[in-house]
Amino acid sequence: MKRTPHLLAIQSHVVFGHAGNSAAVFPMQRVGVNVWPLNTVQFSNHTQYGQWAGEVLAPQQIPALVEGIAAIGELGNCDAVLSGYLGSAAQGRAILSGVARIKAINPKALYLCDPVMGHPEKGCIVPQEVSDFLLDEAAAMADLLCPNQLELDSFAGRKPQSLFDCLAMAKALLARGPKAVLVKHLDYPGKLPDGFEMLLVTEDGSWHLRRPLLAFPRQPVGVGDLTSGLFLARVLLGDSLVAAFEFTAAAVHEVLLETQACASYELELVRAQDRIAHPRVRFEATPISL
Ligand SMILES: Nc1ncnc2c1ncn2[C@@H]1O[C@H](COP(=O)(O)OP(=O)(O)O)[C@@H](O)[C@H]1O
Ligand SMILES: Cc1ncc(COP(=O)(O)O)c(C=O)c1O
Ligand SMILES: [Mg+2]
Repeated sequence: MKRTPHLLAIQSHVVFGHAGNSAAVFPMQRVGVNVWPLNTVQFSNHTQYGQWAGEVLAPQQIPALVEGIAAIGELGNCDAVLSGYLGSAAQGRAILSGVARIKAINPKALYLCDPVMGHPEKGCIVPQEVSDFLLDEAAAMADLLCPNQLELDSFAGRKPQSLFDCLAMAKALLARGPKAVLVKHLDYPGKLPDGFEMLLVTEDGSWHLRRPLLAFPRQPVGVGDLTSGLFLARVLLGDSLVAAFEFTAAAVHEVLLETQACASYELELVRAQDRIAHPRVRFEATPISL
């Protein structure tokens, strides 16, 4: 029997609604991965409500929890680490030492970094030191990096002028260390208004994918976290990077269709669960080069 992969997921938890681990853990489990959730913050709700209650986890708790897993002899079973929303830069550094600790026991373990950054255009609230940490330190250790367009712009220090420019910006990130970069959301001058586009750049080639853009009165939150989580889960289950990319686009689209049908602001993950596991739609990734 094929072994079920294990994934340590280090990101936010919200009591109400879906963002961070609260958007990603259930879908990753639903597609067949054992998830070890380690919550960087516990907030009442995501920050785009403009107000929330709750606390940031003390950074020293991260190595303590990782050592706790080592002490029961299970750390070597960790196949991947995912990091997302961080409450402080110190937490980020604690995660990187956890990644190093896990890779020392299991050199095949993967690290996926979703560089969740604050941005005035987006409304997601993240301390500035966290954005700096992601730009300067985290990307270098990541095997897989999953920025959205605003985060890609921050890495490049500029906005793109075209699709090929986005490709060049994503390819430049490979030189910092990652084996693959998934741009979860493209925005560039001349982009067709009715499409939602993504990019996958690997050492072996690059692929572009387009799916329909759905209209929402308020953009749902947690879509990026769902995207990164499902992508990593499918890679761990044995998909190629391109197959995982196509699966993720389809499964996330299914969630958005259900969310739109329910006129819900929060993602309808429970209602969409069967279609997360078995999407009915399919979007093809097409090769693209400079
Ligand atoms: N097909 C779609 N139609 C409309 N909006 C979408 C679609 N897919 C994603 N979105 C929205 O686009 C925004 C960008 O998402 P993305 O860049 O993937 O990650 P993040 O959630 O990190 O910003 C999100 O607000 C998401 O809700
Ligand atoms: C607590 C928390 N976690 C994660 C996120 C990231 O969500 P997204 O997937 O939209 O980047 C947000 C965004 O506001 C948030 O408030
Ligand atoms: Mg995000």
